[in-house]
Amino acid sequence: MQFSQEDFEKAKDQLKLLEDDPGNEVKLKLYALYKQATEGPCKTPKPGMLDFVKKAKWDAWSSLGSLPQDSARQKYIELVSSLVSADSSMASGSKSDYQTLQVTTKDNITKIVLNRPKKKNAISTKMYNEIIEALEEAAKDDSVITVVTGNGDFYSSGNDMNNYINISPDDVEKKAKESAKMLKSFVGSFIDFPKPLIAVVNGPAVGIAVTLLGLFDIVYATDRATFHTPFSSLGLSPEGCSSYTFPKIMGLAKATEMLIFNRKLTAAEACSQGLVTEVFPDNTFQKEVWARLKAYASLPRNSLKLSKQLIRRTDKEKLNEANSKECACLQEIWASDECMNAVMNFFQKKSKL
Ligand SMILES: CCC/C=C/C(=O)SCCNC(=O)CCNC(=O)[C@H](O)C(C)(C)COP(=O)([O-])OP(=O)([O-])OC[C@H]1O[C@@H](n2cnc3c(N)ncnc32)[C@H](O)[C@@H]1OP(=O)([O-])[O-]
Repeated sequence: MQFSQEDFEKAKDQLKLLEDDPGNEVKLKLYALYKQATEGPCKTPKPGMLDFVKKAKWDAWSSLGSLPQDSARQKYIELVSSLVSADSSMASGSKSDYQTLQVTTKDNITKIVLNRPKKKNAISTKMYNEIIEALEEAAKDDSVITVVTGNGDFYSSGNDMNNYINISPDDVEKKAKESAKMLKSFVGSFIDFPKPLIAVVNGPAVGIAVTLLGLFDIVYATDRATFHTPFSSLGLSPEGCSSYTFPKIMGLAKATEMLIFNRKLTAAEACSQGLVTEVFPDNTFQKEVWARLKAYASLPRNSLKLSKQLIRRTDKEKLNEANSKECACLQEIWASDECMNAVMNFFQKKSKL
């Protein structure tokens, strides 16, 4: 069977989602096949005897000799595929009927992975609807906590800008109304989520992917993450209840600079302002965060659920009110010339890149 470059890229992405460590021997094999597939036979000088890691990698790559790049690519895909079938998270708990998400349940944790890495996990209409569905399922399943994270180098680039295009002028108002309705129910599913909800922010976050963080119970971020809400440069207004949660979390002055004037925060800044719970070095991020989450997920289910509900109880009415107001405001804005011009500007700038 012949595999395409797309299959190769997909295998690369799947590898990042494996939870079971395949061990050093397999990792070296994967490294060697990847290098051979992308660069051809090893021609770099042999590292010194005392440089153990580099030498082991060099040995693995050199051992492939003159294996053609196509064959290396094929072997890489086959090896990843066998690891995926053996990985307990993907083999047992995987719910595979999502197109834009990867949803698994393992060790009492339901993990919702935003899975459009090539588009920096931009949230398309399909993804909005799938997240609503995944949260509905997670609310009912027997997991203790639910985690949202991204596949690839971004957490999420926010609303998919293509959601705004191909709308005929006659349909603008109708589309604005439908989008506001969908957004209200999308944000509502975060407000109403009954169990502890945790964001594992694996890279930069933009727009609605940032504002929603105010509705999570814990936010862990890699030190590579940034937090940016460029609403005014797109002619938009804040959503995700951020008009209520951000001033409450970080104070009016900081929230205003971020939500109105597009100030981008580093992970350290977001943490010192209370939006992020804790920041981890990128090279140990996944390991440290998942070890901690596994321990949290072994705590008594009902106690965690009831405690979360008590903590959020007094805010619920205010959150629902903020959500309704924000969606009504966006419905008006979406149909305005100011917003359409800002979106057109965005696409014109992109086409000149
Ligand atoms: C809900 C209503 C309210 C609105 C809320 C919001 O979220 S407002 C906030 C809305 N969000 C924004 O304003 C963010 C807009 N995006 C950006 O500013 C930059 O893409 C970046 C900084 C996220 C990444 O820069 P980088 O140089 O590292 O990478 P790159 O640029 O090469 O991107 C790789 C590919 O991904 C694609 N893609 C990425 N994001 C989006 C998107 N949102 N949409 C669609 N596509 C997107 C990009 O086009 C490209 O596709 P291609 O050409 O390969 O087919």
